[in-house]
Amino acid sequence: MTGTVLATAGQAFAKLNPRHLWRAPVIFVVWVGSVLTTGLAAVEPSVFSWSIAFWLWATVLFANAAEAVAEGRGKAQAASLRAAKRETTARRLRADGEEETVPGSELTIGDRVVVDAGQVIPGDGEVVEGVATVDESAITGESAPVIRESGGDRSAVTGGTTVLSDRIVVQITTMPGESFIDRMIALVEGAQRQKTPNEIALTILLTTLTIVFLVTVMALQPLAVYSGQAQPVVVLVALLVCLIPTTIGALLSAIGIAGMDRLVQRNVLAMSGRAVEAAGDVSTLLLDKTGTITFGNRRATELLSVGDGSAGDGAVGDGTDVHALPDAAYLSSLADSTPEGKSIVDLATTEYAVNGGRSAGVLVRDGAQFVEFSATTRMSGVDLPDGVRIRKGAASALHGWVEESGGSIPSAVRDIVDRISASGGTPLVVATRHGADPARVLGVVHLKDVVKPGMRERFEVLRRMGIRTVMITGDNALTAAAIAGEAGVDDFLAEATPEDKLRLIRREQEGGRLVAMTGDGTNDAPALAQADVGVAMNSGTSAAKEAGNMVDLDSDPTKLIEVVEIGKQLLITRGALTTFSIANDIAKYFAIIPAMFVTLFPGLAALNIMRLSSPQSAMLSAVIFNALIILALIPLALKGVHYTPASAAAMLRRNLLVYGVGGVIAPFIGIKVIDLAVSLLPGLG
Ligand SMILES: Nc1ncnc2c1ncn2[C@@H]1O[C@H](COP(=O)(O)OP(=O)(O)OP(=O)(O)O)[C@@H](O)[C@H]1O
Ligand SMILES: [K+]
Ligand SMILES: [Mg+2]
Repeated sequence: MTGTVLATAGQAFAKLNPRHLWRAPVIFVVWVGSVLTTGLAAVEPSVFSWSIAFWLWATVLFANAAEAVAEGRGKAQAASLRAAKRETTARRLRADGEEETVPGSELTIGDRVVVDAGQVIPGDGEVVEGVATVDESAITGESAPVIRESGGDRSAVTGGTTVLSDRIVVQITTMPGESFIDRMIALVEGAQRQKTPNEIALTILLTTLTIVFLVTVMALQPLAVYSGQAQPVVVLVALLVCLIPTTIGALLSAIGIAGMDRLVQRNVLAMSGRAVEAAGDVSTLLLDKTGTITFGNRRATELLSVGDGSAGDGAVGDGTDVHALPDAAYLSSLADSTPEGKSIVDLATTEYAVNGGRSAGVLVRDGAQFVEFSATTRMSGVDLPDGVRIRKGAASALHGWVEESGGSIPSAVRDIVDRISASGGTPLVVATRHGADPARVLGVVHLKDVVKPGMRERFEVLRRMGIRTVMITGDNALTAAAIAGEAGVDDFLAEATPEDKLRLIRREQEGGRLVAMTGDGTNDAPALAQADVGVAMNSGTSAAKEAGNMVDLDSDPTKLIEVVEIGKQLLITRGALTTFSIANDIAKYFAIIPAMFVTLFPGLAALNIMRLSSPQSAMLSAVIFNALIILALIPLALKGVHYTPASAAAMLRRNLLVYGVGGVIAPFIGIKVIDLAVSLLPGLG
């Protein structure tokens, strides 16, 4: 405890460097005042001027301490990340295929390195060969191993994580010093913290106020001289410091750092403070259906056959009858790596007695060609060597495929599709086509997914915050409507392609509204980049992580709700403390000015409601109060003001009341109490 206090104090002194202080203009003015009053006190010493000098330095130090405490919390995190970044040696592959051992810090983009079980991955990259389980706890704090493999959406690996099993070849994708861990360290340490647009706007406002008060205070002097009572410079400096918005000026940077830190505590890394702020202003939240609102392990539960009898419902023992639904569904899913595809293979072999002995590899060797699922085509399948093509996919996509071949969709299929959709399930229509014959629908796979518990409540919270939730899904409109109704979202977009998502975001943004979006696939990258707040899942592709401006290490899509709350709390905290600070200064104006000039203008006595001991005691008490209030508000700046979900307008009203009125009253009480103590000092009574 004393250790941290000493460390904080040390940093507070280190931050007295004017080049650092320049970033906070209000505090910089106080620093100039401190230097000036110290010089004047040395030339013409008095208890009063030394006391003022002392408390002005205290004001600057308290401001520095606020920032140091805020940064201190990130430093602990940075230390554990540094441990993960320990110097590694890499087994680099030379052009001739031979291995050479080099320090990890020498790797550059394009290098290929071999990593075996038990070894630390020396840099960020993509797996280009092999499959391995990887322990990413060094960066995520999560001990469960994850699978990383070449090709597909799970190929990105992070330097500093450990391979647990097998051997992979990784192609390095970042320059030394620019890796994910490097960026994380810089982020949590605040080293790279840039002022956000809102902070810049507020700093300009505070600087303007400071200049206004500077001119006001300077204008007082000729007036005082004219009246035959020139004020000492120490008094003018003290008056200036009391009037300028020092409280918010001192706490502004700490509030920003603490906001980023609160995100880090929840395992979310914001690549910019701007994104955190934007999160607080978000008016539309776009959420994927599958995996975000539902559990995402959409599983096949039933195969429903239709047709002319050759496609019978049930066992197809010989396993070669591609004109029967279970077998066709099975064959078209053999190479389908999506959870849906895998669950179809499971269901067909366990419940429908399909011969599960065939492998994708053997089929390919015999000339079969698999068609991978894509969100754009919304179907997948296989072209067998004997000219039979099998496709499965969304009803609308399959309708297109069947009709193009001259086939037609039996009404029984439409009925089944509608029935499954209305229950919130996802129907996958399965069809085959022999050579140039018209395609024929064999039946429908029923995929079931479950809405996560508590969704309705979470969306209710968002609604109270004034945020509209829109579910986007590649599924058909009926399924989408059923799930949207169950989950309680405000709106939905069905049969959405990646381009549709992008268009929806642009449309939402048109009126200047801010949009948040969460995603993990390469498909989501354009939408993530376009959104004002794009949260990429850590498990996602590096394209998605590059495109977004936040990464969720837990890969939990509903984390966005917390991100928005943290952003809102940041904005409200800043607003509340700004209100408090300015209200405070105005109150001080009325507390000090009458005391200062009462001998000059006896009429002011009527305003001197505080009955302070003497003009000097009044000045000093105000300066002390001004310094102590910074110290008192550091905890609030770090923790954030109490936050309850409510509309922005309601929140603003409440805060103006609490912090505005509080800000007006506090100095009257505080300065009076301090004045009682200060008046005991020699010469100030
Ligand atoms: N493996 C698959 N093979 C064939 N078709 C599929 C497969 N997986 C999904 N589909 C079909 O493609 C549609 C779009 O899937 P996609 O994954 O793009 O969206 P989604 O998962 O329904 O929604 P979300 O945007 O929430 O992920 C699905 O509704 C389904 O009809
Ligand atoms: K002030
Ligand atoms: Mg999906």
